[in-house]
Amino acid sequence: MLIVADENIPLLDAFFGDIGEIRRVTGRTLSREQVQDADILLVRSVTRVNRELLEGSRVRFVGTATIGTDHIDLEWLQAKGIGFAAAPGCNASSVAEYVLSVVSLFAERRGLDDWTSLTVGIVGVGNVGGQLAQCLERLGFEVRLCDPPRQEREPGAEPPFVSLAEALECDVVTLHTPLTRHQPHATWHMVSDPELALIGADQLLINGGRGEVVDSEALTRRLEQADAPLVALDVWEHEPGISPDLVDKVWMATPHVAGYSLEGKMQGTEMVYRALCQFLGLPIRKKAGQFLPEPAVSKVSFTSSAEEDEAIRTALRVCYDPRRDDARLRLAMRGNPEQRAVAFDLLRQDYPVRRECSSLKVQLKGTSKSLQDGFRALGCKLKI
Ligand SMILES: NC(=O)C1=CN([C@@H]2O[C@H](COP(=O)(O)OP(=O)(O)OC[C@H]3O[C@@H](n4cnc5c(N)ncnc54)[C@H](O)[C@@H]3O)[C@@H](O)[C@H]2O)C=CC1
Ligand SMILES: O=C(O)C(=O)[C@H](O)COP(=O)(O)O
Repeated sequence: MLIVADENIPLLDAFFGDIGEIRRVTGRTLSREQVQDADILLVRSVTRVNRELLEGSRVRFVGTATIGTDHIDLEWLQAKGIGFAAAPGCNASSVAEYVLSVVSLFAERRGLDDWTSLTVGIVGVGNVGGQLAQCLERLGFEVRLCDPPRQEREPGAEPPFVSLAEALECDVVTLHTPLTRHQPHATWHMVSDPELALIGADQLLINGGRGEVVDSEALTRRLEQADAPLVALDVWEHEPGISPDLVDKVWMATPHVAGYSLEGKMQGTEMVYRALCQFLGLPIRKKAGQFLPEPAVSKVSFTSSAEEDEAIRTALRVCYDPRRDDARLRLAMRGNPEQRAVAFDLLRQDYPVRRECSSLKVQLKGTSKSLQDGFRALGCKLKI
């Protein structure tokens, strides 16, 4: 059995080596010829999987080691009877930690002693938005949730869902919707001139979903105005050929790596492996956890003199500080368009190991119950 797989899927040999022969390919440039003789195709978000790629091939199962599926023509796969699996929720914690870290930097920039005084509007309350909401609420933030598809399915939800306009009143607005184009509540350019006009200079807009959810030309125009909000973009229109002008204008610019924790990526591989085993009728023998290495930083310690917010933010940034990715992306924006696109993909391909808060043991000596609860909300292991 031939498995054609994106070279950027971690642990390919460990998970799939005894299922079939693996042919590693560059996902961004995968061609029809490279998949013609494949039985199984494993991709990431950078490969468009559709009729043009697969017509006439032997492929009978496609797996994407990602949450998002906007790069896959699901209808066509179904019509052709080709099996499919994604990895829902695999890197949700990673994205939530990215948002928390960005919010902590925003609070510092605003000179806030208590970061939980910020209100947070979450747009798209699925695996990522839901996990983020839970964590923020446990930390003591006031959160507003906007998710029209869920609102329709759950009319009596408590607290009630809010509209996009109401979410845009919050100090921080963070987008976690899928990219959709042809269905009710489609998200393509969901945030454009009218929505951007609703947020002002004291606010922060984060996009951790897909670049095309925000109209980047409208955003560029808005960022030229005196009362523009701060913006943190992890995802961009036209990746990898993103706009250097927009990078220049946003406050925090990262190269689509919010979900790039080692845990998140390895869980993505595991979920596709499990689905493939099920498809082929094979026993499931492996788990991502058995391959996770020891983290570089495994323990941090706080004493009774630790200031609460400060302690949480320090631990968060031990795991992930987006300023490093921001600096690297800005450097990568030098050069001509072709060089910039290559550099964008390279930043993602050669991404340093990043571990989630769950890998961190936190020792607390004589600290308050609310600080302990705060670390529990982050998913850290506590030693009290
Ligand atoms: N930046 C990154 O590295 C990553 C980005 N993502 C993106 O985040 C998206 C969301 O991930 P999950 O939460 O796991 O997906 P999910 O499918 O669990 O949740 C998405 C939620 O968005 C809601 N939604 C759909 N249309 C909406 C609209 N117009 N307004 C508000 N809400 C709407 C859905 O009802 C659903 O509850 C993925 O589809 C993917 O594109 C995912 C992982 C990493
Ligand atoms: O899981 C998703 O959805 C994501 O956005 C991934 O983090 C994207 O990673 P790549 O597939 O582009 O490596």
